[in-house]
Amino acid sequence: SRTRSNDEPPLDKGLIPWLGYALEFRKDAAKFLSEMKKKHGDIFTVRAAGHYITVLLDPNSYDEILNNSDSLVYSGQKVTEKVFSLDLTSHNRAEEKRWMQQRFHGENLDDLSRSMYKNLQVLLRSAEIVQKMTEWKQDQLFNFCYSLLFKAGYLTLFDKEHNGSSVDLAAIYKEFRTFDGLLAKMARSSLKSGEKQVAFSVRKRLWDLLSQTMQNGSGSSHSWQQDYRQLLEENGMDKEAQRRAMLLQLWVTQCNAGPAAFWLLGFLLTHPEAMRAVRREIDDLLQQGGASQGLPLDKKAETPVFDSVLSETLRLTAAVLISREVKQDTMLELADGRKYRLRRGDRVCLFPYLSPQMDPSIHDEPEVFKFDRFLNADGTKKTDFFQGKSRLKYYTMPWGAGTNICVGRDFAISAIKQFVFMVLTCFDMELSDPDSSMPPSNTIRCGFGMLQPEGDLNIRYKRKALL
Ligand code: HEM
Ligand SMILES: CCCCC[C@H](O)/C=C/[C@@H]1[C@@H](C/C=C\CCCC(=O)O)[C@@H]2C[C@H]1OO2
Repeated sequence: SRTRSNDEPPLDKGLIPWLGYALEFRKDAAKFLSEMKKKHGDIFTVRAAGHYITVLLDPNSYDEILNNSDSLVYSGQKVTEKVFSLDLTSHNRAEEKRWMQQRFHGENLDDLSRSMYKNLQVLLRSAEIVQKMTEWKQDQLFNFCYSLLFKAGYLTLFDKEHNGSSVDLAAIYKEFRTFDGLLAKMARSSLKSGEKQVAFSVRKRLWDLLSQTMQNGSGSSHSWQQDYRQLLEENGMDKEAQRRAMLLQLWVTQCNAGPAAFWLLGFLLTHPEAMRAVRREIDDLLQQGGASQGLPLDKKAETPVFDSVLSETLRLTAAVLISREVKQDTMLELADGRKYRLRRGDRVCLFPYLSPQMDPSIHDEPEVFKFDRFLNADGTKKTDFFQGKSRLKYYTMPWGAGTNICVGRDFAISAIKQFVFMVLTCFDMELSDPDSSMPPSNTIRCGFGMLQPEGDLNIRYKRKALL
């Protein structure tokens, strides 16, 4: 029965009562929102499964949402409950955020990056990967990247051994991938009955595996996971909730870096000019001795070409829906002066993937991978991007923004850089079929961080140097 008031954004309830556009939203958020943008412009309200969601797609106005934390409140609670069966309503998020920020910065960050580097080295050296030096090994790139970064990330944050970890890494990775594969459907309550059973049993097995990890390690140096658990304990969280929170953190810290490394290496393998430019940069650094401790550990080593390739990869494949609950009626003033009222009880969302990231008025040929898009003509980092005459603060937003910006971004950048550096310096890697192109992305995943491919890229590789 809801109707639009004069001062509200265009309202589109869809044809089906209550359900509205839920199915279209779930199936492919990017396609649906881009159609709505064509129909209504850069702000509109849609109905989906009984909820009213206002979507704002003008990056010049994003700060209006991001900086209004009094009336527009972040809450992942509904998703957290559905996916992780975890109630965090009484949890002290502010304290947790401070803890996270501290644990992913300064010396702590350096320690974590060093540990990640060692773990990646150990995993890449392992017999399973290296095999005989002279023989090509066939693989699929997504699995290659995700499994290595997951295992190294797990060891770095959840265990602390570089060698002889106490858990079966392959088993935990397999369970994690099954869980991760069903997560978007779990969050949107669209699991089929067979999938439901799989999702709940794999979640239970992961909780059990993480409980074992929680019991391990009473030694003097603590892992990130042990310190995090102590923080939860001090906040009065019971043991059952602790292990559920641990799975949430396992997913948040591991679900993005592997897929990001896949897209990056995939773009390099399918764009020879980009691959040559990155290799040239690495070779130059190696010749100058600038990568003696492993490229990213040497803070002086500047890598503008790699950085541009990473930014371009994330522009094309990072698709998070930034969402806030409207706690009280709020007047929103957009950058061009238009004013709209947001209704209490609705949600308001930003979708940076559509704008700025894929917006043709900001990025020329936005669907094309251009490795030097984030480079100036003199080879320095490009930061000036325009929409019309106005220079943009947000020209790409893979890490989110505002109070919820990814706290692990420096660690993620360092891990992806280390991984790509190691792969390119230690292996010859090529497409099994030189004519293959990048697979499309799985549209159901859209809104949940890094996109994942529908299909994979077949590759072959062999070792070219001692690791
Ligand atoms: C390419 C890799 C990554 C991308 C694109 C990414 C992206 C994001 C985004 C967009 C958010 C905010 C979501 C929102 O607004 O609700 C976020 C949150 C977060 N990220 Fe990342 N992330 C990446 C890797 C990592 C890694 C490697 C870690 C840690 C090891 C990490 C730790 C976190 C944490 C703890 C949060 C939650 C912050 C909070 O709840 O306030 N991320 N990430
Ligand atoms: C499952 C929700 C827990 C949110 C934890 C954290 O704040 C966010 C981490 C992001 C996560 C983004 C994906 C989905 C958020 C849905 C929010 C909503 O209310 O609809 C994923 C890992 C981190 O980047 O990508």
